Amino acid sequence: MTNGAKVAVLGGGSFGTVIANLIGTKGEAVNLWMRDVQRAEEINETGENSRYLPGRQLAESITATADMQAALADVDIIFVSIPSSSFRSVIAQAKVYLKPDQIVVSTTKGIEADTFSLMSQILADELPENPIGVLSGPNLAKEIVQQQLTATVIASESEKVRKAVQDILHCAYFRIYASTDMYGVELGGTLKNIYAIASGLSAALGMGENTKSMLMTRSLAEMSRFAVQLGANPMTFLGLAGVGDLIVTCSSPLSRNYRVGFALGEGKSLVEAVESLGEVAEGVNTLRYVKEKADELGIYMPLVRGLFEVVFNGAPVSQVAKMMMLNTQSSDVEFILPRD
Ligand SMILES: NC(=O)C1=CN([C@@H]2O[C@H](COP(=O)(O)OP(=O)(O)OC[C@H]3O[C@@H](n4cnc5c(N)ncnc54)[C@H](OP(=O)(O)O)[C@@H]3O)[C@@H](O)[C@H]2O)C=CC1
Ligand SMILES: O=C(CO)COP(=O)(O)O
Repeated sequence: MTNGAKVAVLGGGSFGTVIANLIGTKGEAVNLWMRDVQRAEEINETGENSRYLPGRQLAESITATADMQAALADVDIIFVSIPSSSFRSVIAQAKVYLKPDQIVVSTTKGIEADTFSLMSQILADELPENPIGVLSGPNLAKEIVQQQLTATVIASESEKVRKAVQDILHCAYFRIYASTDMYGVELGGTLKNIYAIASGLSAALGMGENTKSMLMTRSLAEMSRFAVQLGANPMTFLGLAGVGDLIVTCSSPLSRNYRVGFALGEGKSLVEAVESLGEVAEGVNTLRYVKEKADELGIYMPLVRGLFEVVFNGAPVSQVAKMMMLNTQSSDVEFILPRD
């Protein structure tokens, strides 16, 4: 099931380590690159990444390294699990050693500041000759490492990329579905982080199941509206990378974005909420960039606007929620009944 492809993963945080471990558990050799030399040594010597996956013994076939050249030598597929704020700079480091036939796949769910680029656009800019793809779906790292049954999506225009990624990751607890809508799949994974913050906030405030359901469904409507304006296919949002990832991230305290929202709901400041995580919560910056883009393009996004006021301007949730509830009533599914 693996066609003998050799793999490197860039990024030794939660997700990079888990993807490397999944491949390693299949008995395949995998290079795991990270910037922290001591952590690479720790993984090679003890089999543990004590910062991101404490107490978890990793597969023996993982070779951790802080040497980018060594990590990329003779590999066929490279997964990139680096937060969006550092993604381009890490790709710039890798570029020097990459050959044009090496497949590069982003697992990152965020947007670049200033350019509003998604990671596939950064890959296309920086590595115009390499085949590229994105991996996204309801994929909490801490569940995958426990081998909870999980599915994801590989999106790429290249059939070769889709097939290679399906083969290398497929196992009894991980299924990989294919898509050609790279931009839509990536936008789904990126936008849902915003709404996970809102869900965590509503959970901390004791809101009921009706409220959670309304929030998730209207989030999906808002995400799809935004994505269509940006040229993505709204049908993608019916799949794992859309509604699938929205459900898991809006429901689970294992989601860092949900936890940021929950902490805000408990009265912590944004700085306290983010610092106490010790891991990346992409939704905070994504909220900022998407609000700016929606304002620029005139896209109606009441949840984004309301959450922005709560998170960045300290508006009381009760006041924002009341304003939204008393707002002009509108269409349920606007692909059936367009909004006025
Ligand atoms: N965790 C999850 O469940 C999932 C995460 N994702 C996505 O994957 C991406 C990465 O997330 P995740 O692994 O969880 O994040 P973490 O916060 O757990 O880890 C981030 C990793 O990136 C490294 N890093 C940050 N900046 C740089 C840099 N400039 N150069 C080199 N390495 C750097 C960190 O290194 P250091 O430790 O040295 O700071 C760390 O190893 C995010 O976009 C996230 O949305 C996608 C699916 C699931
Ligand atoms: O993307 C994820 C699950 O699919 C992980 O979400 P968080 O980044 O909020 O932890």
